[in-house]
Amino acid sequence: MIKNGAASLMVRLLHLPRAASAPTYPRRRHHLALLPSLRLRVPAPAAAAAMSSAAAAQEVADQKRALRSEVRRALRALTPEQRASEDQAIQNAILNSSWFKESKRLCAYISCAQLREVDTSKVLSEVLSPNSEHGHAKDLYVPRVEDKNRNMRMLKITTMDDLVKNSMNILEPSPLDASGNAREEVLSTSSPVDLFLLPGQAFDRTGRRLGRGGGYYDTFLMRYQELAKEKGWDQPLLVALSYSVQILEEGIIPVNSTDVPIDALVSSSGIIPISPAALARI
Ligand SMILES: Nc1nc2c(c(=O)[nH]1)N(C=O)[C@@H](CNc1ccc(C(=O)N[C@@H](CCC(=O)O)C(=O)O)cc1)CN2
Ligand SMILES: Nc1ncnc2c1ncn2[C@@H]1O[C@H](COP(=O)(O)OP(=O)(O)OP(=O)(O)O)[C@@H](O)[C@H]1O
Repeated sequence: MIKNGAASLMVRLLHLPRAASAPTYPRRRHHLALLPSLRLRVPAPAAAAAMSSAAAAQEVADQKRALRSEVRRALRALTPEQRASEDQAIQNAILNSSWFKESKRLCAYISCAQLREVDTSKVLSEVLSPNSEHGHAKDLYVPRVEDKNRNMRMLKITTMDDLVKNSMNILEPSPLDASGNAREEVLSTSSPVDLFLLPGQAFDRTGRRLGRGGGYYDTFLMRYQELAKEKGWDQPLLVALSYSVQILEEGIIPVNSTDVPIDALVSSSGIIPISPAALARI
């Protein structure tokens, strides 16, 4: 449990696993009225209505920032052993799942231990290993930040040697491959992606995801979802990887209209399907 001072956010964690409960996956985009009004100092509906939309957006941004610091503290308190044990359980759950085994094209993040992200190295080395059960049967695309205006591309890599450290100390693909050719970009290819493995700072069982505050993933996912709709492709499964301390009670995570909900969560206690699409595939 995250311990709070009297003035800090009351974040209580869920105890996992829970019996399969009816999903409350939002069919429409989240909006401010869904926010809890007490714990997070969110204005009551009447006050919210009186607020300018800019002030309301600022309120949500401030709450998100406070929640990120809270979760960052909880993650820093985990011992290396606790993290290693959860990393292993999470990656094994993914590697053993039918939705992962069946996936042909996926976008995944390159985990950064310094940022206390759930490790993806085992899953990715399986995807990239030519001798493995999954090897090269899948195309892998990973993020590259292009600027500070929420522009991120997902570029194809075939080996971990395709990656270089960026200014934020995160590994990302160089724009050109070893032969000097531009890497394939997932939004420009002619086939759909079936799976996203997503990072994040906090999650809940209704599909809310709090990122690092750059808006890179929400923007990318919105663009990808629009492309898939235009092309008539099935939407990809959006699966987030989470340490137990990152799974928060419903209603704690503030959301706005640009937050893209996830379909499922993988924690050390197993896979939590959330959306109807996830319930059908998981
Ligand atoms: N592994 C990984 N790759 C990713 C992301 C990610 O979250 N994880 N991104 C997802 O967007 C993009 C990069 N965005 C990032 C945004 C912030 C920070 C970062 O270091 N944030 C610090 C706080 C910085 C501050 O507040 O001044 C932190 O979270 O501790 C890193 C990457 C693309 N690649
Ligand atoms: N699709 C979008 N279009 C316009 N603005 C967006 C979009 N997605 C996010 N933003 C803006 O980006 C900023 C950061 O958003 P937010 O705090 O939700 O990011 P996050 O979910 O923490 O990060 P990420 O999505 O990269 O994981 C906010 O000002 C938000 O309004």
